[in-house]
Order: sequence, then structure tokens, then C-alpha cells
Amino acid sequence: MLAMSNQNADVEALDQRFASLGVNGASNENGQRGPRSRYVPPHLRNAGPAPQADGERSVSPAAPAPRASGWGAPREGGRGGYSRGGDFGRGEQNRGGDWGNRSGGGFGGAGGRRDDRGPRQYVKDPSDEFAHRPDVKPRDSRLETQLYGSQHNSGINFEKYDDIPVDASGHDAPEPIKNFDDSLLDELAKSNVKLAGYRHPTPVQKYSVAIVTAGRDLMACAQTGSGKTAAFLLPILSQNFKDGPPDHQADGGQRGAGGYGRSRPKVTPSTLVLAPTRELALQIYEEARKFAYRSWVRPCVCYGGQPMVDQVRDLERGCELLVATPGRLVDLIERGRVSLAAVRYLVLDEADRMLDMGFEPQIRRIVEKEDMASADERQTLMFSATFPRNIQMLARDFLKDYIYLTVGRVGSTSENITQRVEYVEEADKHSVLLDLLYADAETSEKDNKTTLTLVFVETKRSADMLCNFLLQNNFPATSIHGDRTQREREQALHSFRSGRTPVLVATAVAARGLDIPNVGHVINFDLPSDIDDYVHRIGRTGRAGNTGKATAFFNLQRDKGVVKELLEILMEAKQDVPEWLDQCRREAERDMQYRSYNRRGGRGGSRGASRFGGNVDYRKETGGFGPRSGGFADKRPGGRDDFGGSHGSGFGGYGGGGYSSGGSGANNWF
Ligand SMILES: Nc1ncnc2c1ncn2[C@@H]1O[C@H](COP(=O)(O)OP(=O)(O)OP(=O)(O)O)[C@@H](O)[C@H]1O
Repeated sequence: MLAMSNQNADVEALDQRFASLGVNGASNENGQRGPRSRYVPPHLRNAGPAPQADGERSVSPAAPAPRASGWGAPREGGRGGYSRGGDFGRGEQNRGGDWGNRSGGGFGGAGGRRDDRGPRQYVKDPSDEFAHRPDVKPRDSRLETQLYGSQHNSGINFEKYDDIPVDASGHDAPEPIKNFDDSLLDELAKSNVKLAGYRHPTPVQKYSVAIVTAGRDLMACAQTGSGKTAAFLLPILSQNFKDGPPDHQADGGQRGAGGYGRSRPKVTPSTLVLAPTRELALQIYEEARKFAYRSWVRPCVCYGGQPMVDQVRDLERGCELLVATPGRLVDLIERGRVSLAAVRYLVLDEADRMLDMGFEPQIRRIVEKEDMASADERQTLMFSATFPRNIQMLARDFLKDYIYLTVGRVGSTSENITQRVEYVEEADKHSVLLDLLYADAETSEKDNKTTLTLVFVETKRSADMLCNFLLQNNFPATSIHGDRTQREREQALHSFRSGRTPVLVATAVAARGLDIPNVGHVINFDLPSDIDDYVHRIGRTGRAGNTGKATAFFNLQRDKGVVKELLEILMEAKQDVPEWLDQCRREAERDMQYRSYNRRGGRGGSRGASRFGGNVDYRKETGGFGPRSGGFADKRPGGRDDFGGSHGSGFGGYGGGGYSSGGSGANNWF
């Protein structure tokens, strides 16, 4: 089946045009039969009508006529008449043969291939399981290889995820799904899950699919590497597939590529995913492409460091799901290129990280001050590794009646990672690192498998210096940090991912979210001063049920500030705790007490009690946060405003909470 359609693809640039359905006998909402106009997704409006293929429905009379160039489709092609629900009226799928994806895996819009050769024809294989679904494009083996080809399988410990304790609080929390097949996910979503190699849902996915499908908001804290990305993408895309393309407003809703009209229309995505870093945004975008395969949903990604013009051009080809970093999105909004009026699903991934990076003003502006629908009219999902006070405030302001989900202990590490702490004085770090890397290289050779090693340092300068040192010692290494250009960062990641340079020296910029298969070892050459960063850093290994190891260089001089929390983490994850580390903790505590005594009322001690305080749903504990600006205090009887009134306008006035955020947008240290 696949081979056949590919053959056709080679011979005549395979394509399928299908009709707008809702015609030829379909009933409309009033039960009347007859032709109706149909929605044509903006990025599909350039192509002409297709000849009727076997097993295909007829072409919609409303389909735009073919044009010599792929640009400038008639605007009215996208207007009105779209019928939600059912399998009808989902519009045609032809977009100049490019399938809504960039060619060659180009990122950031720059790689977008503009196919001006006119319309192509897709012919759907009648034996295709989705032959009856006009909203589903035919298979494309080339694209499948590109999207799923390098799929790495889940590891031997994948089933162990089921042992992780999960807590879902909030009223009427939906039951989690048991598996993908029996879930309420749309069939296309299920099919794409299989292609992605996912056999069983992870705990966060089991809950998230149920929660999103039930139309509820979600605040989730789950361990690193436990599949949070699919946990939000899958149910959202599935809902998109079930609902069909949105009926874009006539007042300048998103349309196809430019070339018409004087003022260029705004792009109006229905799903917005905000992520803290460019790399993470890219990664989410790549995952979205996997799960949106064969559908009308066209994901796009926008982040700083890439020419705006390329990204805008790409957006104008159609964008239903936008993944963006907050700063770049604000730019696009200011330039009038993006409107958030159509957003029905809002996701804040790594929310705590975004706040740490100083993005709160931009995030609040995007969510509260632009044209986005209110919390009551959209579904909002927030993911965060920790649940400090500033994140609770955001949850209170952005979410409505949400389910609070914790998977594992908030801030804990996966037991799939074997953690070791070595006492290493500053002067010895280089030689100990070489020893470890030699050992890794030997293991790789013995196992005949490239194992990648990620080395974290604290500053950009030391990243460069350490990388040079490794190169001088004949270790193929590269580096990633905030002073490198976006291109250099992407090249470094690519080179690391492919195993060409199996050692990557990184600052915290690579600590979160990055999902690189085969990272077998994470070395904290410099321990971070914030222990949550440690958790994220080592979470780059031991992902998706795979095992990994993490080594931290520790010395009392430099790292006494994190020793207590480091010990807690090791014990929590049932790791061996060296006796000397406990001694160091005692020494550090004595030292702190002494200092605080001398300073009279100095802070003393580290950040309060235990770091594992985040599993608590604060609404339960405190009776709620009081009214949100949207007003749902009535749903929370007994609520009181623990945090002092409205937070609608001011940024950053929360008094810091118990969480070290730094809060400045400068990020100079990474
Ligand atoms: N159900 C599943 N079956 C198999 N593999 C999965 C499944 N869910 C996710 N994965 C894979 O597990 C890896 C980690 O997933 P993901 O990046 O979404 O984790 P995460 O929870 O977002 O991690 P982090 O907290 O580090 O950002 C990815 O390679 C993903 O493809």
C-alpha cells in the first residue's frame, strides 16, 4: 500500500485532493442535505481542484481554481461554511506537495521549500485505513522516514514508569486512560502514536490524554524524560482532528501565503505552545510534526536568533499550531503578524524555567493583554518541574478549575539514572574528566554503540575553554551556550546527536527539555548552584525507560550550598550516598550556622525545609488563592487570597517566594 502510493508520488508528484465533503449528500447541522461551502486551510489554498480518484470523493465546487503559481489563492477559498463535527467539510489537503512540512528538516522557517510548480495530485490508496477520511492525507514514505526514521525505542525500564506514584487533584478528575488503543484519541492520532514507536502511554500521558479530552485544564509536574511533550501534543492534536479545521474569522483570519491584498493578514493559530529556549521550541515542533502527520494541522516554530522574515514567510503558509519562545512571539505580535484571537489551546511548557529566565512580563502580556480568549474560553495546560509560588500564581491566573497532576515526587530524579558524586578539587577536575571520558569511549567501543556524554559547566567562558581542552586532548567535542549563534548551537546539537562529536560541553542552556537519544552519561563538571538545575541536567539521560549515569564533581569549597539538597535527591532516588558527603553536609551546616550567628539574623541554612514540597495542591492546603481576575472564586469555597490581591497588572511583585529564580532576563551566566 505504501509502496504503491510512493511510486505514484515519484511519477506524478503524488497528492491527493479531496473534496470538501459535506457535499454530495452529507447532512448539515439542520439535517438538510445539499452542497455547502467548505473550509480550506490557509496553507492548502494554492492548489487547484483534483481529478476524482478511485475511492475519493468529488472535488468541492468551492475549491479554488488552480493557478500557474502556487501563490495567491483566492481569499474566499477559506471562508465560511465549514461544518464542525463528523467527518465532513474538513477541507482539502493539498499544499503544493509539501505536506505542510519543511523539506530536508530545515528549521525556523528558513528551510521551507516553496513549491511554485503548481498543484499536485494526491491519490489515496483505497486500502488505506483512512481512505474514508477526507481530512487525512495519503501516506508518504519519504516523510515517514524523515519524521520517524531515527526513532529510538523506549528502554528496558519503560514499564517501571507504572510504579511511579501519581496524584491527580481537583474536582471530578477524569480517570486515566489505560492504553492508547482504547482511549478516546482520534484514530489518526492513534496511528501516528504507533508510527512514533509509542506502545504504552507513560503515566503523565495516561492522565493528560484523559484530562484534555474531557476539556479540563491541567497543571502538571512530572519527572524529566517521562513524555510530557506527547502528553500535551497528542490530546490537543487529537481534539483538532476530531473538530476539524477552525472556521477562521472573515476579518483577517490566517490565510495562505502572501501575494494578495495590500495589508498582510495575521496568522491565527488555534494552538499556542510557549517554551523557554529555542532548542526546546524546535524539539516540540519536531514532535508536533510527528503527531500531526497526514493531518491538516500545520505546526510552525518561531524563536529568536533566526531571521524574522523567514519565520513570517513560513507562518504565512499556514499555521494551526505555533510553538514559540515568548520574546519572539511578542515581536511577531507587535509587528502585527500574529493574532492570538483563535487560540483555543494554550500550553506553557517548562513554565518554571520561563519564569527563571525573566519571561513573566512577556508571558503575562501574551496571555492577558493581547487578544487571546479568556481562560474560560480556552483550554490551558501548564507543565513545570517544580511548583514554586510564582508558578502557583501563574496557574491561578491562567487556568480555570484545573486538575493538578504530580507524577513522582516533584523535583525528584528518575531511578533509571545511576548517580555518583566524586570529591574533586578544582585543580583536578580536568584530569578526572579525561579519565571518565576515556572510560566512556572504551565502553562505547566494547558495546559497539556510540554513547554520548554531556558535560555541564557553569559559565559560557568555561564551556569554550573546556571544549578547547578536550579537542587538544583529541576528544571530539563541541559546545553549546548562549554566546554562540543560533546556527552554531544547532550545528553543535546536530553534531552531538549524530555522534560525530560524542562529547558536548554545555551551560544550563542545554539543561532542560532537550531530548537526545543515546546520552549515556551526564557529567556535572561544575555543580549548579540551584539543585533543580541539577535534576534537569541529569534528566538528559535515563529517558523513556532507558538507563543512564550521572557523575557530579563536588568540592566543599565550591558546592556547600547544594550539599543538603543533593543528599536528599540521592536518597530519594535510592542511590548510594558516600559517607564523606554526609560529613560535608554537617560541615556545611555548621559553617552556615556560624555565619548566620555572626551576621545576627543572617539568612542561615538553605532554602527552607525540604525541597520536595511541591506535591501539594495548594488549593487544598490553603483553601485556594482567592479570586482570579476572570472570577472563579465561587468554585472554591472558603478561598482566601493568600498572596495578596490581584496580580493582573504588576509583574514580579511576589516577593520571591522560596525559590531562587534570579528573575532577570539577562541570562548572562549561560
Ligand atoms: N509513550 C511513550 N513510549 C515510548 N517513548 C516515549 C513515550 N513518550 C515519550 N517517549 C519518548 O521519551 C522521550 C522523552 O520524552 P519528552 O522529551 O517528552 O520528555 P519530558 O518529560 O518532556 O522530559 P523533560 O522533562 O526532560 O523535558 C522522547 O524521546 C519521547 O519520544
